[in-house]
Amino acid sequence: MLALFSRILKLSGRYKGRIQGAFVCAFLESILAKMPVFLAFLVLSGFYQKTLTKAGCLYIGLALAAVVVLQALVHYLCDRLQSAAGYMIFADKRMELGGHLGKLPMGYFTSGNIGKISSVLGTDMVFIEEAAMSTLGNMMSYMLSAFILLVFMFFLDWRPGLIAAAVTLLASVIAKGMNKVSLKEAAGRQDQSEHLTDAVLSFAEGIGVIKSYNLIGEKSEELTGNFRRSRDTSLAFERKMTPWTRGLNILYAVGIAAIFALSVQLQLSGGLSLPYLCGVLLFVFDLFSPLKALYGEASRLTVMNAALDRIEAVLNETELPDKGTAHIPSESSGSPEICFDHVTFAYEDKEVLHNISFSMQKNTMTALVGPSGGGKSTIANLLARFWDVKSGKVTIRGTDIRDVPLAELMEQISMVFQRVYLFQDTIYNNISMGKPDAAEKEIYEAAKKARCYDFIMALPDGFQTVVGEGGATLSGGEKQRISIARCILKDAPIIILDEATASVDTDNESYIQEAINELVKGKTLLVIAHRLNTIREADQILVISDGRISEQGTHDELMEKDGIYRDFVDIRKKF
Ligand SMILES: Nc1ncnc2c1ncn2[C@@H]1O[C@H](COP(=O)(O)OP(=O)(O)OP(=O)(O)O)[C@@H](O)[C@H]1O
Repeated sequence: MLALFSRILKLSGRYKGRIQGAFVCAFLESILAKMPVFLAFLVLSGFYQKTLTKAGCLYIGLALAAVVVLQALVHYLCDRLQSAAGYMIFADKRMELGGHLGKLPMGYFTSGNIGKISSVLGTDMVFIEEAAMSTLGNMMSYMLSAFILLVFMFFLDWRPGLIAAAVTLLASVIAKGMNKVSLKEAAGRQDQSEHLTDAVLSFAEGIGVIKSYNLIGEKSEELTGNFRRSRDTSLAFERKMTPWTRGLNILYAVGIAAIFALSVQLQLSGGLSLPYLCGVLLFVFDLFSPLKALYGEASRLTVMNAALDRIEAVLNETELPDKGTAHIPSESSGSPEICFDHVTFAYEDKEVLHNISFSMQKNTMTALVGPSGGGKSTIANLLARFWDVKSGKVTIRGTDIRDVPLAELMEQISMVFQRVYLFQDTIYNNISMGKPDAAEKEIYEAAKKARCYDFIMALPDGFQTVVGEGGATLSGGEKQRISIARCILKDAPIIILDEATASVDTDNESYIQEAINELVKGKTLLVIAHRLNTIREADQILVISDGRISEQGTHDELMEKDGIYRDFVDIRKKF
């Protein structure tokens, strides 16, 4: 448990002082909570020895009043310090996690970690934020109360004190065993909870496909299966814990009975005076309640430990190194605008790009074409440093992109993906993300260039229309044009474009094409190309197949060869 305290303190960062303050309050509160019984013992003892005076009674009464007031005050302070600290720590932690996620390689998000991130943000952090601080405060107070009561029992008489100590020791041994079981079970429960989150997310994300293939029944069954497994693991957890909690309760009952019997026996044989017997009886029923409460919360500790493990695991994921201090020069001074220099890349162990070398001159267009799975998207992603190359290097104007701060690299590049993502925010804010300090006029201008101004103005709230859940429903082509307006506003010198393969309606396609033409004017363009018109216009075409550049040249040059490119064009001509 002490290890958990120190983990929480480590996590609490600049709020460490608050947490320590809360623990000191918990300590004071546990002492104050026992004071009334101690004062009662003083009264009894004075009464029995006939030493109790009126003034003494008055002082004890005043002390009792002071103790009650002080206890309420300390309790209030403890609560304030704890709960506020929980919320403050996790507000910071969420921001830290957000920043951290932004620096992880894309591979982290595509390897089944979405469920983990959701459960860290939605379950673990909320649990620790809301429960951990008060639980830890309570446990601290229970621990100290147990210790104070034990010391007081020894002060009254060492023999019942010894029984109390033996019970406390035995209880801690049982609690250790209980903890082990709970830890083992907690891991299984968490795995199941991650599976459940994954299943719910994948069901919600894939609902379109599920419906269109009439898989609702089958997929709902899978989801229900996950719900059932979650219920069963929780019930199994409770079942496995019950024998341990029963064992502890029996031990406390036997301990109380033994102390009771021994003290009465001692009093009858003259070994214990009456006020001390009363003292023992006053304390004995309360003696093990802090321990009971302490170990009652033990299962929460294991959940908390497991939650902290997961939060730390996500926070400890290796970020893409971002220590570079070099700057990309605004002019190339002889180097190509972009250069892939003997680049090799592997997703984990699977090498998918082998020794790729090519360069792109400023304001030219390079088209990547080739069979599916050849490596086109991977090349585009390496330029944006979504991953780092395994060997070789990618340079922009002669500077290795790994030597440049990520934020600066991102200023150089705009990406237009097939899958558009708009934030749940106004259209205005979605566009202005491209340049947060842009004037209103610039945003309207970008929207006009991206051929979306007219349809935005036709919406009831115009640019203030909220996109997404509960907001306006836009067509795929409209969303695409808004995302292009965002890129136009950003005005980065390099554009990576993943050309749409899915057919949008002809009207939309021509608008999108016009918007793209505006976007790429005077830019260096790397395009994953599917449309013959685009490919023909390219200054150079790279045919990527099996992770290699199998052909390279202009359309006319490549058509003269009897290779993959010519087949590729012939097939497209047929459609
Ligand atoms: N995140 C990933 N993790 C592991 N392997 C991946 C990942 N993304 C792509 N791959 C693999 O890398 C290889 C190249 O894929 P890539 O997406 O770059 O090809 P592509 O030419 O863009 O294909 P397409 O035209 O179908 O989009 C493929 O074998 C693919 O299975």
